[in-house]
Amino acid sequence: MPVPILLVAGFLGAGKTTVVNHLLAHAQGKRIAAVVNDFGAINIDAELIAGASDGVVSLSNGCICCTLEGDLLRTLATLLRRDPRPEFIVIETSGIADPADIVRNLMDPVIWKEAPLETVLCVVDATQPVTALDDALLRSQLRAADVVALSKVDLADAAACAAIRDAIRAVRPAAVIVDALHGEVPASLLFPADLDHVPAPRETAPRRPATDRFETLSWTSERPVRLPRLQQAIGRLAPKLARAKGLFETVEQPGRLTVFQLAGGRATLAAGGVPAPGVPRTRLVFIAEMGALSRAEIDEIMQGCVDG
Ligand SMILES: Nc1nc2c(ncn2[C@@H]2O[C@H](COP(=O)(O)OP(=O)(O)OP(=O)(O)O)[C@@H](O)[C@H]2O)c(=O)[nH]1
Repeated sequence: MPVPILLVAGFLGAGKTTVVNHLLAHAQGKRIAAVVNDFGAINIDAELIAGASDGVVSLSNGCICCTLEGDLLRTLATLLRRDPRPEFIVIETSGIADPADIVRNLMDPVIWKEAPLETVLCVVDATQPVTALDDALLRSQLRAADVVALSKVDLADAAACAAIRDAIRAVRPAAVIVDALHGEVPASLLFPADLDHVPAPRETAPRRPATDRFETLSWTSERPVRLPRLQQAIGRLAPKLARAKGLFETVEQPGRLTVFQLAGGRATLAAGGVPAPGVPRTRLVFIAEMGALSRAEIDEIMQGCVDG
């Protein structure tokens, strides 16, 4: 029985992990394996994904649309050898991935026979200005999509949501567009009802030249951070960041992790689990346009969060 693949794409911080988590939390007993790719050295997403009944495989330190494309195919082959086999595979791309390149790789005849690509879902942040869709990468992500999930509709007014829906339709008229409040996308749009159904191969566009537009800088520490200082540090770094996320322990709340997210200029903190042995207590990933931020600047600003 072929194992359908769902490919989840979307720009940095759009809400991909939130959609994947919602899907896994409502899997209704289906065996779903998740493959997640953060292009930085630390794969925070894998930790933020809960409830994958068939496990989470994390691919980090590269992008599965380019440097890690061989790793993706090998990972899929390994998943397909599992006994019992997963019933579905969800692949969450990094926010800088061009899904067209991944689609081309997934059409590898061996993988396609066993695990055909069923749906490409693109998550789009409803709070960003319509002009964000002029970006070549976002347009490429949209052009590959069968379904577009509009995230963060709770944070945007109706007129802004309508404008962004129109802009999405202009780029990708064939896609089904749905609102995805806190990641809620109907599973019926993503997975086939008939498991014998084999999707048709897709048209693939030629590979675009790779451009190193973003870089990730990680910062880890064995020591807990002081929360007010961390908030100040994030305030200093935020104007230069395209995205940041991570987990940390605070001096104020020892033994508990806090999840930090900075996406679309909004910073949030949420309760995480407990620190795992052998893993640094503070792990933060900063993503910025190339050259916008230096290692020395991060080290200097972040060190102040744990000192004295
Ligand atoms: N208010 C609100 N916040 C949301 C919604 N969807 C996602 N978020 C928040 O947006 C932030 C980024 O969401 P993620 O799901 O981590 O985004 P992502 O696309 O996986 O991010 P990267 O993998 O780093 O590119 C998190 O703080 C989420 O809680 C939503 O519908 N409403």
